[in-house]
Amino acid sequence: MVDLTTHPLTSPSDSKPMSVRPRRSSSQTSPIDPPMLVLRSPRGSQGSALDYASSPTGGHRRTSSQTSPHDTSEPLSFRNYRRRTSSQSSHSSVDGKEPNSAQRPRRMSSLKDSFDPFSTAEIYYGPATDPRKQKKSHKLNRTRTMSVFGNTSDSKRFTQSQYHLQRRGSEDDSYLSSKGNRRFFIEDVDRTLDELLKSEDTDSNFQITIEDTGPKVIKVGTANSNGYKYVNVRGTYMLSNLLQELTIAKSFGRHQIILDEARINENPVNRLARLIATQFWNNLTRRIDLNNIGEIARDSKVDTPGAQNPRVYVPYNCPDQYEFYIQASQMHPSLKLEVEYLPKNITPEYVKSINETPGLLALAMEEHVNPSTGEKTLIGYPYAVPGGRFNELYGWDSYMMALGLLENNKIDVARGMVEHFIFEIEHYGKILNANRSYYLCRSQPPFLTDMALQIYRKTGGDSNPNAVDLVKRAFVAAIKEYKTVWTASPRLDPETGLSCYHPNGLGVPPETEADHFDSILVCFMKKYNLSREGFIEKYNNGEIKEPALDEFFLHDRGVRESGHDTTYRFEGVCAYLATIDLNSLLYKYERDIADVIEKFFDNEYHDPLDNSVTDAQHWRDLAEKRKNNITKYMWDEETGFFFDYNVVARQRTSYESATTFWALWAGLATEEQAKIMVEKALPPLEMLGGIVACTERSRGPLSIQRPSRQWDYPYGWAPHQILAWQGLCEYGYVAVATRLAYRWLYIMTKAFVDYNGIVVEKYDVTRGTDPHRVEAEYGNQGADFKGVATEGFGWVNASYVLGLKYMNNHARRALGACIPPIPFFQSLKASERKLYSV
Ligand SMILES: OC[C@H]1O[C@H](O[C@H]2O[C@H](CO)[C@@H](O)[C@H](O)[C@H]2O)[C@H](O)[C@@H](O)[C@@H]1O
Ligand SMILES: [Ca+2]
Repeated sequence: MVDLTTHPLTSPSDSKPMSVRPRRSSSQTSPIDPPMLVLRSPRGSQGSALDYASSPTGGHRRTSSQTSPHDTSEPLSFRNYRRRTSSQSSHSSVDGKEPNSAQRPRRMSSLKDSFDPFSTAEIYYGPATDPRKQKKSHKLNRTRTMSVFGNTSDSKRFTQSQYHLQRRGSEDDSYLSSKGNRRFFIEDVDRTLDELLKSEDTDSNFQITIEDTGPKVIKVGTANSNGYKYVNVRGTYMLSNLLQELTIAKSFGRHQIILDEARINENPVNRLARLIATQFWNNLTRRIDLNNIGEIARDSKVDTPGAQNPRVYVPYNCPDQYEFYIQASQMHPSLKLEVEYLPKNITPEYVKSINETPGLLALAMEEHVNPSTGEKTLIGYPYAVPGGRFNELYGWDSYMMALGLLENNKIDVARGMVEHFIFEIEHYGKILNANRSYYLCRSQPPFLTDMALQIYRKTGGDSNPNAVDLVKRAFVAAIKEYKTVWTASPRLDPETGLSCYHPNGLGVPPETEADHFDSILVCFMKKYNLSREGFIEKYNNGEIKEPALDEFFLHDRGVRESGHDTTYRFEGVCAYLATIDLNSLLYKYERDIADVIEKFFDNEYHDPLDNSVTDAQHWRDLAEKRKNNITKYMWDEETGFFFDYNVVARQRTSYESATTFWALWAGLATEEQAKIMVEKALPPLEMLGGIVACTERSRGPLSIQRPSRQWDYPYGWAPHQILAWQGLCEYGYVAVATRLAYRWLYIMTKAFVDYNGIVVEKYDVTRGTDPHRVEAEYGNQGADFKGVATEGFGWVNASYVLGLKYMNNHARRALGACIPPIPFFQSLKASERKLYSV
């Protein structure tokens, strides 16, 4: 039967972890808890503005040099005095009753209390909150012009005091004493942005990070005083949030804003989770229509002259889609959209022949009737792209994103991606690496069965006929994919019954960065006395024949199909490896197909493809056989790893990869194997920031000839974390999963706080500072933004949402305060340590 239970920690509708008691220790607070907050020294320090000093016993002390983000640089006693007197004189009456309106300072009443400080940017910066659009009677009556001034530290300000005094009133005491309703008035968004960057973005990258050496403080007018009085905004985190909010406000065309302080000193965990749920997914979502195809077809990866115009390739038997794209190109001639049919038989030769003229591949569309005109048109199902340079629908990224999307109730997008996969299997013969022409020959790690089941569960299961319909159609497609892609030649190894990543294809992959293959090609370039481009051209068109290179690129295509592009685990050998990754996923397919045939096909599946009739037992037998072969060929009890098996050399390999945990995710390991894995395989893979892609000893030494590869040590990837957490939970190791999740969320949060809200494709999980800095291959994706990160990175967004499900309130607060894993674990009471298995 289909297992309708979900994650052992939570039910689908319950986002709170079970069996973890929320608790707030006296030593841990959120970053918005002033007593525990410290201001980092601008440079040279290892962390963020929100940092703790750890006592040897793991407790956290505030040092004398540490201040709160609202610190006004006044002696504490003076500040307390002013707070006391100001609250007595203005904000509340002595007996605690609200003052009458005549006692209150003048306020912008129309904007006063109506907006949630954490509402979406569309609302927060929409017309309703625009001071310029308020009724005349509510318009501000201001006398000064600067919303920010004094771009210097307090230590320097007296040299400019004359200038400041002409332009701004005194520090706003009433602001400091008011609670819960603190707002800034930014009179000139553009100018404030300029001044903020000029003062604080000292390395001129349009981000405010711990590497900038500015004064780390600016003055901002308060809304209470209509901007006349000011307060200081301090520290990297708040200043960078100010930069982000101003950038967003500007993008909404706003010239003036009222900004809640709560929005820029929001607990980072809440802020990141909120941004993912309300902004990042939306910005990563695509839905093809007649007007946006130019933007959606855009591709920054290939730069040939033939790639200058956007282009769409349509399957030979989709005339409606062909018409649709022709209509789009005629409606927008300036786009120069080119539309081409694909041939019925898509061969490697054909795919190579269009490498210079790449294009987007058509995806599934539905009919849409305009309610007012009755006119019919097509519209694409929505899908999410990974982000950065990856502006198309990917295979396994989509599965990982779907998990996060479902958690954030973006069900249509997850469902749309299943529709696209069904379409891809039907029209392209496989779930593609991604929907670009140069990916036509290869697939990616298969997750369709689980993806469809997750959506089925989330959308009401049996009680929803559409959910049942989708799951049935998805499984028909998955069975075809299983038979024709994964267990057919050349991917199937008949001897072991196991499968390899072994796509066909020809030539050098055009989507990689220009110098990616230099370490391999340089000797051939010398041999033929050709430039890189010259050699690649002649090699690709067959004028130069180099069997050794053919062999290299056969494996390179396998590497890219594996999703692990690239790693020394696979280089020069991938197509011959029955990997633990792929065979775990196929075991899961077999189990899922058995369950679905039993439940939805009356235990009798008639396959039009080969006229076979199979029942659940048939698929369970296949799964059992695969499990036995995996154990026989891959399991190494001594090290606790499932290793890949080289089907040509007939040898088990010894490369220690994080994908060993996929055996747990798929449920194929025994309890005993799981125990050994946790004891032996996990320790060498567990780093500061979670699970690393492979061990350092397996990766081996690096050099100029042997550069760093992004799927190797010291990098950690979201899909590895997600599958390891889930796999460990399957076997009852919830506490170990929770510990690993804390680590991963810690580095994500730390980078987010220290580096202007950054969320990247992968992290260096060995680094406490700048873990987002990855120099391997095409570098990191998600880091290249000005002012504000708007999309994060797909599967990393998902990992944050999913990882938070393991965190109780105590852990969330610790994460919000960027408490590193070891001090956090050490600070736990003995009774709580078991929640993390420490
Ligand atoms: O362009 C170089 C390679 O980029 C892709 O691989 C990486 O990004 C993908 C999207 O996030 C991800 O699925 C993959 O695991 C990453 O290594 C692409 O998939 C490769 O085929 C491509 O050559
Ligand atoms: Ca900067």
